[in-house]
Amino acid sequence: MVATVDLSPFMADEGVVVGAVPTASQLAGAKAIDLACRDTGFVQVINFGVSAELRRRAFAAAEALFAQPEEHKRERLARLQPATNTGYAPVGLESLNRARPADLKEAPELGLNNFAGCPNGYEETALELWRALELAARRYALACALALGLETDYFLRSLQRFDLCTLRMPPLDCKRRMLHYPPCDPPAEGRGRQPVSSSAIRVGEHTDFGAYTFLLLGDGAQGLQVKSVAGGEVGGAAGGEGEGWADVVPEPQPEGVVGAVVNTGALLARWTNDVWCATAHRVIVPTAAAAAAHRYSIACFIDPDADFVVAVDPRFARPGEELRYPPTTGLEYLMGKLREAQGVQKPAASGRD
Ligand SMILES: O=C(O)CCC(=O)C(=O)O
Ligand SMILES: [Fe+2]
Repeated sequence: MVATVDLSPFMADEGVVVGAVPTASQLAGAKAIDLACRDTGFVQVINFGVSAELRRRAFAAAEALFAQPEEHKRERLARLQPATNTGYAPVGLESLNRARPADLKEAPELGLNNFAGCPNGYEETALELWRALELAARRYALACALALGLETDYFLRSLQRFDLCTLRMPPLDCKRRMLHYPPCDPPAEGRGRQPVSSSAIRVGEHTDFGAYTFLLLGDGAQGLQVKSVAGGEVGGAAGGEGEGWADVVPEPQPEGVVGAVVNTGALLARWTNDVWCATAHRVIVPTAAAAAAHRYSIACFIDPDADFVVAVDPRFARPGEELRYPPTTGLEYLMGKLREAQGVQKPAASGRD
C-alpha cells in the first residue's frame, strides 16, 4: 500500500509556504514523505489542488483526444520533435526500457501550446490541469526540502523557469503528457501478476528521469508495479523483469477526494546521494479484463531548470562515505536519459537555447 500524504498544509499560505517556521501539520506531512521516499519512493498525495470535477474533465478530454481517428492524430496533432521530445508519439514509438519491445501506449506531448488537432475544449481543460499541477509541484518541492532538513527553498531554486502551462523552458519541453494504453493482448495463461511475456507489459521497467513525477490514474487503471531496490536508481536490465514486483495500490479515498501518485525520479535520488530512491516501476496487464480495457493516466515530470547545476550536497553523505556522483545539469542529465529512451546514440541538437 502506498502511504497517503495530505498536501493541504502546503497549499495554504502559512508556515514554510510564506517563509515562516513550519506548522505542525507541515512537519507531519514532510515526515511521511521522507519515510516513503527512503523506502519505495512512491507516495499518494491528496488535497493538492485538483478537484474531482477537474480530474473528471481532464480524463474526459484525454479520452476525446485519443478517440480521434489514428490518421487525424498522426496528421493533425503537433509533429513529434525528438530533440525536445514533444509532439504526438503513437503506439509503438517509445520504449522506457530499451531492453524491451516498445511500450503499448500513445502519448501526445503537446508543448508550446500547440493544440492544433485537439478536440473542442481540450486546451482549456488541459491548461487548467497543468496550472493546478504546477502549483502542487512547487509546493511538493517545499515539502521535500522540509522532509530532508534543508533550506525551505532548496528545491524551489531549481524551478525558476519551470512552467507547465506555456512550456517555454527551452530546450527541454517534455513535462506533461496524457497517456492512453489501448486494449492489447491478454497476459499468457497462468502468469498472473508476474508476466514475463512482452505482450503483458504496457510500459517496461524504468525509473523516471527527473526530480519527481505526479501521476493521475484514470478510473480503473490497473497494472502499475514497483520493484524496490536498496537506494539509488535501478533501470534498464539492472533490476530485471523477474520476481519481486509489487502492485502500487493507492489507499482508497472518500468520494470527491482526488489522489495522485508521486514518485521520486533518478535525478532527485542522485541529488540526495541515494538517501531517497528512484524505484523502478512498470505497467503490466494483470488480467484479460484489463487487457480488453482502455487504460488512461496523466503524468507530469518535474525537472530542474535546464541550466541548474545539480550537485550532491555534502550533507547527504553518510559518515565516512564519498559523494557518489559528480555535478550535472538538469539538461545534461535529462537529455542523456531521453536519448536512451529514444534509442538515439548521438547527442540531439538543442536548437533553441
Ligand atoms: O501510466 C502509468 O501508470 C505510469 C507511466 C509511467 O511510469 C511513465 O510514463 O513514466
Ligand atoms: Fe514512470
